[in-house]
Amino acid sequence: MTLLDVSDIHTYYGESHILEGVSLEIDEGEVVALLGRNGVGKTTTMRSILQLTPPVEGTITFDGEELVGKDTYEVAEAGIGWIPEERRMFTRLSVEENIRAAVPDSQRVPEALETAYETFPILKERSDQRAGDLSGGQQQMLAIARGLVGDNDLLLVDEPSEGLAPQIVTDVGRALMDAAEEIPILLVEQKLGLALDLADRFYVMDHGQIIDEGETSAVSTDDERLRRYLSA
Ligand SMILES: Nc1ncnc2c1ncn2[C@@H]1O[C@H](COP(=O)(O)OP(=O)(O)OP(=O)(O)O)[C@@H](O)[C@H]1O
Repeated sequence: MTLLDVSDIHTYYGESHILEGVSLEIDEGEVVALLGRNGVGKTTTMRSILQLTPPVEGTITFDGEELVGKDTYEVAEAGIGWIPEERRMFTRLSVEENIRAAVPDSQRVPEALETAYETFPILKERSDQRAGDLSGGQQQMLAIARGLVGDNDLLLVDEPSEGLAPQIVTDVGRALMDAAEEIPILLVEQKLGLALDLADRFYVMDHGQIIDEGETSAVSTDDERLRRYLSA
């Protein structure tokens, strides 16, 4: 069943027409990768879904409910979690306080902590540390954990491997793989290998439009067409 249905959206920054009729779908249980070079509109697509930069044309339904015209907090309440590139969190609060703050229903905090620590044992070891003192990879895990326990039905994950060392990218990839068992994900990821490993399907964007799509099982990292789309 279609969970998220983005249909022919047009989004502007001021006078700049950034998204020129983007359509994509995410089904229940799916991980979908949004691929494309820098600046083609991937983050803007996420911001459009979240109503941070609302589209001026087109529709976005989530679980059958129209999102265009809602406030961003209403999109969050509807069950869409966002893990932005800059891994937003409370840097002065501890790891545990950050997880607690992501749980809307305080009665569910113990369960949420258990889920988070089971998925990311390193966070349990660091539970009393300030989030701002964690390494980049640990911060990314905390950001994913917060998305997981946040009573969400879909996660938008923007460039999770950005700025991380190769070994840490592997850990974060594994963490996302675990998360994907629980929740559908729309993933923006520049590392093609990681994106193809994680996702069931992909869309390719260029100049604010979707120019290709397919099943990840049908392509590999040396696919000529994909490489051409993604090379600078
Ligand atoms: N706040 C803004 N104001 C004006 N233009 C913007 C703004 N944010 C992004 N843009 C422009 O919109 C276009 C799409 O940017 P977007 O961030 O969506 O691309 P992207 O595919 O996510 O690339 P990246 O990986 O670099 O983030 C780019 O040309 C960018 O310069």
